[in-house]
Amino acid sequence: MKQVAPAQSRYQRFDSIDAFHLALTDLPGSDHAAVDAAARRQMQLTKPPGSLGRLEEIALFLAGWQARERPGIDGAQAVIFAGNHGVATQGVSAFPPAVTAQMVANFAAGGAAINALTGAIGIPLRVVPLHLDRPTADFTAAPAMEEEECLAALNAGAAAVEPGSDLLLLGEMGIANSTAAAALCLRSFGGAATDWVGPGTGLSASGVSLKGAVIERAMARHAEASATPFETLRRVGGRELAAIAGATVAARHARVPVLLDGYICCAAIAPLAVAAPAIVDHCIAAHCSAEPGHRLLLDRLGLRPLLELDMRLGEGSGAAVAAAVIRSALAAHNGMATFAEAGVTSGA
Ligand SMILES: Cc1cc2ncn([C@H]3O[C@H](COP(=O)(O)O)[C@@H](O)[C@H]3O)c2cc1C
Ligand SMILES: O=C(O)c1cccnc1
Repeated sequence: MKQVAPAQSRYQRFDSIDAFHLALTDLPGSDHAAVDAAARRQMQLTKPPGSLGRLEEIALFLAGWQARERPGIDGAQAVIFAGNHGVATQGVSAFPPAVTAQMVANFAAGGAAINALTGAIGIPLRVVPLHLDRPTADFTAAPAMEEEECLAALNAGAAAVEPGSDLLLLGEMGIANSTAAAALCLRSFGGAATDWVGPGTGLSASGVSLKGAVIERAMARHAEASATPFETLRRVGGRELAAIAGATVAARHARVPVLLDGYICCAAIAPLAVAAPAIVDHCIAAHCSAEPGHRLLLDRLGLRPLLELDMRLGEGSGAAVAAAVIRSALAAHNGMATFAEAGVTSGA
């Protein structure tokens, strides 16, 4: 078996906006030899070929990104980025912005869903709060972030990627960020505001209509601006969303596979995917959330979700549940006997 040293990435930090965009034009691929070796192994395991369905695909996917025939997730990491949003003042969330910091305290105390779910599968959790005392600007009136702030958020994401990690679970916390997510999707993929807005933490139907009007105003405010990935994240995103984007790009260059959580997490990479559709190649969509725009977003990203459990929480919760499925996929791939080992007759 090939031993891989942790891949040090020259994109562990983006020195400039141009460096970030350059990183998107220069995306490495996975290791085909390792995928082929894993595929040959799958064919020899004591089961009809293909009978473990997507579990087999997962094993091959991880073999490619980890560059080894028998991949593992004993070195997985989960990271939640947290940020606050000026657009919350528009009344677009069922909860007040103070909840973001309160939940960060809850993560630290071990009391949130993500603590229970990562605890259940033994994946360490790190929480990265990004200036919670300084919400972004209300993007219906101004860009959410200054250029330096957005670059710093991208870099906070990139810095959280441990190069030796064998799977990165991404999650977010930020009251009103389902509005920023919808704005990112609308600006990235177009369509109608109503395609992308939903209840988030539990808005009523009239609250969802208001949210749609808010993101339409944001589109009008930023209509003349350039539509690069950086500008979209800066204008209608938020710090935790830019951090997820930065982490996803840095992970790619370190060849760390990424497990994306729900609608909000996936929306953070929408602006990247418009410029560089191959950005999703090292990503698995953990689940399809109940937030209505998620199915359309996954379709636009070209990702097929692993699970569909009507979850609509965020925090990386869907990623943590999906990691348990990935663990099962690898248990079968690495632990089963071959036909020769077990003395079982293989098929024609
Ligand atoms: C107690 C609580 C825990 C959460 N954990 C994640 N979210 C989720 O809800 C927020 C997005 O929804 P909206 O845009 O409607 O504010 C994000 O913080 C997301 O992670 C939570 C929300 C609440 C209230
Ligand atoms: O799917 C998500 O990411 C989501 C949905 C609702 C609220 N928070 C997160």
